[in-house]
Amino acid sequence: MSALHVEGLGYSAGGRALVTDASFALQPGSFTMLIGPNGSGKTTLIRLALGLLKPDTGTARLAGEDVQRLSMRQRALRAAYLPQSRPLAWPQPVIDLVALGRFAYGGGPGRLAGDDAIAVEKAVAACRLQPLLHRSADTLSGGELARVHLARAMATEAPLIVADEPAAALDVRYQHEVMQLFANATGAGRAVLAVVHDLTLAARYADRLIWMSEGHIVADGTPADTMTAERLRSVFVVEADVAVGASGDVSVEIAGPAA
Ligand SMILES: Nc1ncnc2c1ncn2[C@@H]1O[C@H](COP(=O)(O)OP(=O)(O)OP(=O)(O)O)[C@@H](O)[C@H]1O
Repeated sequence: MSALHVEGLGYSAGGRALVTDASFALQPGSFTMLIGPNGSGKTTLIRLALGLLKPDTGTARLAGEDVQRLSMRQRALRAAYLPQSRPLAWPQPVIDLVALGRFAYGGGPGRLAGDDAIAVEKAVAACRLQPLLHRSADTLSGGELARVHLARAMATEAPLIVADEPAAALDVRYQHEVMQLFANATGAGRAVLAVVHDLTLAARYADRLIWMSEGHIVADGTPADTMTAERLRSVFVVEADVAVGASGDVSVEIAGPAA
């Protein structure tokens, strides 16, 4: 069964269509990246897919269930969401923020035992948060805080992780670590959908790219099949050199804006 299946999603606001007729399905074990220019509708599509916005048309199903019919807890058991804007920086210890990932199971800050404790411990180790565990979250750097939110999402152990620009605040080492973390999660059978702006990371780590432009899905396939100089020109208005190696690995170098 698909971890997420959206069909014909459409949504308008402010007198214009932000997402039009979007359909795709995510299978367990797949690492999919949603890419497209600023304002092309990626966050809106994700929010529709997770039931955080009500679509004008179409349906979204999480593990087979219509997302609009699920309670918050039922949704949290099926999908972990790492939003783009993460203003949460209360004067709260890091460990408590990560523990929030367990609320759907009845766990949480000060209530970590059994499976909840194990899941939090694993997420803390994977995101290298041990030295920060007892720091107050409002004293962290942007990148440190981003890793805390990532650990909260990982601690849910939900079969689907949806992350909106998870690497945006991270230095180059942690960008790769986060991508590797997601790749490991998919290796363990979870599905990951991540919005990513860095096309080098996208080409390197994604199994599949869903390309958005002006609210439409304009391409959907492997990096080797979809990452072409022509598509980069039409979607991002840049000139690029793209090379596909014998094993299907893709390297992309952006030369600059297209004329
Ligand atoms: N409630 C709303 N009313 C009017 N316009 C909206 C509303 N929500 C989003 N938009 C607009 O819809 C477009 C798509 O927004 P969205 O956040 O989905 O884009 P995005 O692809 O995620 O962009 P970015 O890469 O910049 O994060 C933008 O032009 C945004 O200003």
